[in-house]
Amino acid sequence: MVKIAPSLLAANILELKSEIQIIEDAGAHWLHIDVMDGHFVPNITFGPDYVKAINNLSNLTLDVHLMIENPELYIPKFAENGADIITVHYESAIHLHRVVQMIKSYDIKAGVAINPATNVENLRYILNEVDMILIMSVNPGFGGQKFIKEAVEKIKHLKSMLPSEKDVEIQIDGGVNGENASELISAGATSLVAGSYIFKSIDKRKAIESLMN
Ligand SMILES: O=C(CO)[C@H](O)[C@H](O)COP(=O)(O)O
Ligand SMILES: [Co+2]
Repeated sequence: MVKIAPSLLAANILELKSEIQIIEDAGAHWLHIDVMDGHFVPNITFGPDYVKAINNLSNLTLDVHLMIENPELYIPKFAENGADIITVHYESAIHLHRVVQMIKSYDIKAGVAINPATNVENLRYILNEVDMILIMSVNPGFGGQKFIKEAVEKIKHLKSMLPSEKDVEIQIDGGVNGENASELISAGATSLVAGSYIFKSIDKRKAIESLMN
């Protein structure tokens, strides 16, 4: 079953509690939290305290997408504050293997994300260690951007590389909507992140359902 992960980046920050309640009632599986530091990406968003507050509010899986430099400095705090999955960028972790081991040492799931121009082949020697690969289908930093269609080929390529004996989630993030969801799932995506498509919809429940179907 595909996991729908609404990105809180697009939620109304002043109505966060009711926004989360609505998507939880609508059957969303994970909450995607985009952490940006103003260095790795040209935007600044949430920190560990935000994750702690959301953790007190919801029982959904907290899927934390770190778009930050030196992720090893902040992983402990995000893990202690309730992250269930921490994803770091291939492009920001110099010692990626060590960083993945660090995430797993907190007994939570570890993901690795790649930017649109990064080749999935670069992930070959980390696949045995990770629980999830996140394929970015926009340049990281902002919600509401247009889907980059080459991501579909990248999902297929990644799927062909996955070890058969290990379950690795393939997550797609950026510009996901009711029109491209089925193609993404057919290609092999097992988790869809969607921000604007869900939170800017008049009927958020319907938007979530259209992603699942
Ligand atoms: O990681 C992200 C941006 O860097 C967001 O998760 C992503 O952009 C989701 O927003 P939208 O669905 O509006 O594209
Ligand atoms: Co994201």
